[in-house]
Amino acid sequence: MTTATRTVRIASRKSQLALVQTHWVQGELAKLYPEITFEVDTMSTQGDNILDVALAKIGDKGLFTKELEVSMLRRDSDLAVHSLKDLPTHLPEGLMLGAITEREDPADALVVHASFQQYQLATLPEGTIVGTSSLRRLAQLRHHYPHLEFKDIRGNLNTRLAKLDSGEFDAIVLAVAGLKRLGFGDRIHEVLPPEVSLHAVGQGALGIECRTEDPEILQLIKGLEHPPTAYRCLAERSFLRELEGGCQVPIGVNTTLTGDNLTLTGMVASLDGQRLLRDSVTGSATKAEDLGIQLADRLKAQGAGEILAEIFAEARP
Ligand SMILES: NCc1[nH]cc(CCC(=O)O)c1CC(=O)O
Repeated sequence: MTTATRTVRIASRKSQLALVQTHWVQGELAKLYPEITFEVDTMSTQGDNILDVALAKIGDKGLFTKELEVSMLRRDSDLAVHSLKDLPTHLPEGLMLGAITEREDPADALVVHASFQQYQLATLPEGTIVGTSSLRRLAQLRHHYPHLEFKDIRGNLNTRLAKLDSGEFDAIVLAVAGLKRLGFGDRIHEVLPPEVSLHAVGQGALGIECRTEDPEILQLIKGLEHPPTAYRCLAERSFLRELEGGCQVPIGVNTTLTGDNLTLTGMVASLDGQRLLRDSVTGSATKAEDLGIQLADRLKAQGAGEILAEIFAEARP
């Protein structure tokens, strides 16, 4: 008497953070569906291979997701786990965002060199060298702290922390979520409040992508969905989609959910931080995507379209 066990294959990037996240999803799925075997297939993406070019210069059209998507469309794998903020708002035909998991703290964090322990972001002296690879963080920090000096930093979390500790930077800004997931929570010197840094769309949450025509897999992964996180992230993603921005534009958000009341705050800034538009909308969580569109329309009416057009013109000569 043999029972053929069903095997479901999960596609993942190879980075340490991706593997921690994918193994968490694998473990949760295995708990929910003990009769199924969940296997992880790792692959490199374009974004993992291009390390010497500033992320902002190489665009964002699925840099960290494409290879995983091809694998699903070929049926080599059945689902893919992404940091939701790396998942474009437009997905390839035949694929969908099947589930959004419970969010870690979505805020940004300041991590400092040992010789800067006595400072907070607001007291860093003139000329302090701050590393960030994100235009969103750059524009907001320049806006609030124009006396600081900003330098691009690339590489995975370990590499970035090593560059900080070696003295190449005085401070760096990273996502709280990534630091905590990799066990570097004790390196967080200060969590940046939303007044200073609105986080990236989807930051801190995982997005699980699957084939549109695969209701069985969709139903499995829906078991990991965290509805409050999903409402918030759907509003954030709708805002970004309506602004036609990718992950490498100075667009930031914050969401709060109290009962059914969803508040979405968003901002669009110029790269020099001189112009920074910010507004909020509130409504029912069941209308999350409408809220994103409403907020995008409000910011467009204040000139967001012009700011973004300038940035795109600079990025694609
Ligand atoms: N841009 C890279 C990236 N993609 C996901 C995370 C971790 C945070 C998250 O899950 O949102 C990070 C690192 C960072 O922004 O510091």
